[in-house]
Amino acid sequence: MSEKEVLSLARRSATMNLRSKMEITVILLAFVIIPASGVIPDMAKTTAKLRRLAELPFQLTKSVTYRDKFPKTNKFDYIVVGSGPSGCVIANRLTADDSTSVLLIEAGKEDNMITDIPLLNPLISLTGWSWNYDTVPTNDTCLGMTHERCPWPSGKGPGGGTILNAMIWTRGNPLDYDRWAQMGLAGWSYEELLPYFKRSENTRIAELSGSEYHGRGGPLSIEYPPFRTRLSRDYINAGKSYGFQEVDYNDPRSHIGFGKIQLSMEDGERMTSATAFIKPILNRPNLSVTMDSRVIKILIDPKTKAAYGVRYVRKGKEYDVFARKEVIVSAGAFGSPHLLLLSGIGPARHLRDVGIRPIVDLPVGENLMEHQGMHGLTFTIDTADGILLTDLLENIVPVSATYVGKNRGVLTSPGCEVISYVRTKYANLTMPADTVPDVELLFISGGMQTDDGRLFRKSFGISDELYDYTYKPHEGRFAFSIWPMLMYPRSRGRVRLKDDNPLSKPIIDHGFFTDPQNVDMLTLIEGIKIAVMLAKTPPLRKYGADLVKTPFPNCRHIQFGSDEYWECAVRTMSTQFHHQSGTCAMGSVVDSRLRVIGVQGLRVADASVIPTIPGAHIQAAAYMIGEKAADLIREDVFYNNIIR
Ligand SMILES: Cc1cc2nc3c(=O)[nH]c(=O)nc-3n(C[C@H](O)[C@H](O)[C@H](O)COP(=O)(O)OP(=O)(O)OC[C@H]3O[C@@H](n4cnc5c(N)ncnc54)[C@H](O)[C@@H]3O)c2cc1C
Repeated sequence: MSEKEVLSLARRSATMNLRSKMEITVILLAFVIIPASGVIPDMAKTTAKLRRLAELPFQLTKSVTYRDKFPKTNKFDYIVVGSGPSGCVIANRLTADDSTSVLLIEAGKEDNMITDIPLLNPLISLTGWSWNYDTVPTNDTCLGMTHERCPWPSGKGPGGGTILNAMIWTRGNPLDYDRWAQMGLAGWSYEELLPYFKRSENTRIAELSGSEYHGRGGPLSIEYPPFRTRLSRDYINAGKSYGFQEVDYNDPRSHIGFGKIQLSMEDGERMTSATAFIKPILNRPNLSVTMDSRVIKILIDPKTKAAYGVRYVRKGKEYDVFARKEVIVSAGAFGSPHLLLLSGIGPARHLRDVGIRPIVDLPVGENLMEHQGMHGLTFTIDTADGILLTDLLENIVPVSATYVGKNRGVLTSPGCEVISYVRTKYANLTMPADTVPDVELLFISGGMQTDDGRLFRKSFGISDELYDYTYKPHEGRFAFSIWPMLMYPRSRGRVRLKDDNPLSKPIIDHGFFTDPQNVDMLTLIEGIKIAVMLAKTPPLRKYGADLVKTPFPNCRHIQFGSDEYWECAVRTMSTQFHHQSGTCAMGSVVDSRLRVIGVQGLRVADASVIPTIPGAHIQAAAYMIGEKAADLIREDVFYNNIIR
């Protein structure tokens, strides 16, 4: 961006209010200075100093502050740990009764207007708003990642994962939840859960206004993004040329097909669970909130096995706070098992191994589930379509002005524009009903190299060797990507403690492609082949769509495009969709009312309680779990009062 353009923007901003001017300043910093200087942290090398520098622009503006909500007492009816979708919903619903007091504790720091810009989602996941986990090396997966470790971002701050996620709003198939009910989990069938899904939603999509499958009037806005490339329309047309319909994939009658992306956003800006559920109720005197506060232990009486509070650390100081009724752990599928294990709830042998006295022996941390995928399918095109970083930077002034002034334009895009659901030849092995897809294909209006290797590659942890060999030669070209996602993985991983230090990161063993029948790998390869076929249809061929055929360096000895090559590609660029779930599963760690088995006064409510992963991006389920948990808690209070 030239000096002249910066001055022109500054002149124009003189007529705007202070908030808008600050936004523009920060956008310039975020888009021009940080990317141009290459300061964005590299997962492996970044020092704390560099990370602080990269986050500096983000500190400049604050849209909400929770400072005034800091607890003035140390006793509450309920303590909720974690402000992800589930935790925020619970805190909101419980404090609707003004006689009920709740303390919401969150380890991350406050968000701001920059975290709300949809297109910046890969950047946010490289900052301190993510826990920045990674996986243990396995020798046969994540081979193209730095140190053969797949990065695993996880949200940290008001909104949890919704502070940095791609906002994709999908629910999955009714059978996903009916399976839960068939496992004996009373109250968890699709029919029983649909009202909870709808309760959170305020669907603002005109063409869905008549649908009984979408909620209206809830706190969370669901929209189509205002910006879409013409490529996305032709991707839907590519699907049609194979006989797929354009569908509303959240309508269970039309799950298979191609649909425009539905997002948790309001008027082109990210809407986090905290924006939707906590910000509007900050004036409730019965709600206390503490940010930047990390819970390190659940306080449990070892004799009665009753939870009575938690210990948290804030700015180096420890605080004990007490729950008159319950502690509710909503710290996410990594945070919740981590905290339970630290508190003596988990596999007894593992706890003893790390020096923790077991209180209850439960399979906490087992059953880690994730939708595996492969993000390497980049298709270059001959036309100026899609999102190219250099193009964006050249137009930063109008782009920023359109976002700031009108909430429109490319910054309102999360990058993903269409979701498509297909059924491979292996689907019968997993989901016999022919109405259920087994692979999701995400259409992305950019390629691995369209940001010149500045963001995507870093957020996916791709090694310099792989990027430089395969993608760098294609820099400067417009492109799109299709990302296949395995919807019903059979493989399972686990989360364990590294040691008894509550501040150590947990050990994450992803377990990808460990299912003995190899169905996960076979299915994903079929998904890749379908994606490649779609790009050859006339609607996409007219852009000159051409799959990047430079092989991954470690796969170059294999014939490109063969099944063997795709297996090598999957093992090299083993990517996931950050849908970690199942680590405190219903039926084994918690009961169907989300109470931790064998402990009184303690529930877990978040994505960790999911027993089998739905064929959906997980946030909608996490909101639903929050809604359901709030009802279960209130019902149990009511019931206990009656029998007393
Ligand atoms: C990069 C990324 C992209 C994603 N994209 C999508 C998408 O497009 N669509 C979709 O549906 N899903 C997406 N997801 C997943 C989705 O955001 C999560 O499934 C969802 O947020 C899970 O909600 P949760 O309530 O279980 O927990 P989380 O959202 O993980 O929230 C847990 C909260 O607890 C806090 N916490 C943890 N430990 C402690 C502790 N000891 N003390 C205090 N606080 C603690 C964390 O900081 C966090 O704020 C994405 C996730 C990521 C990371």
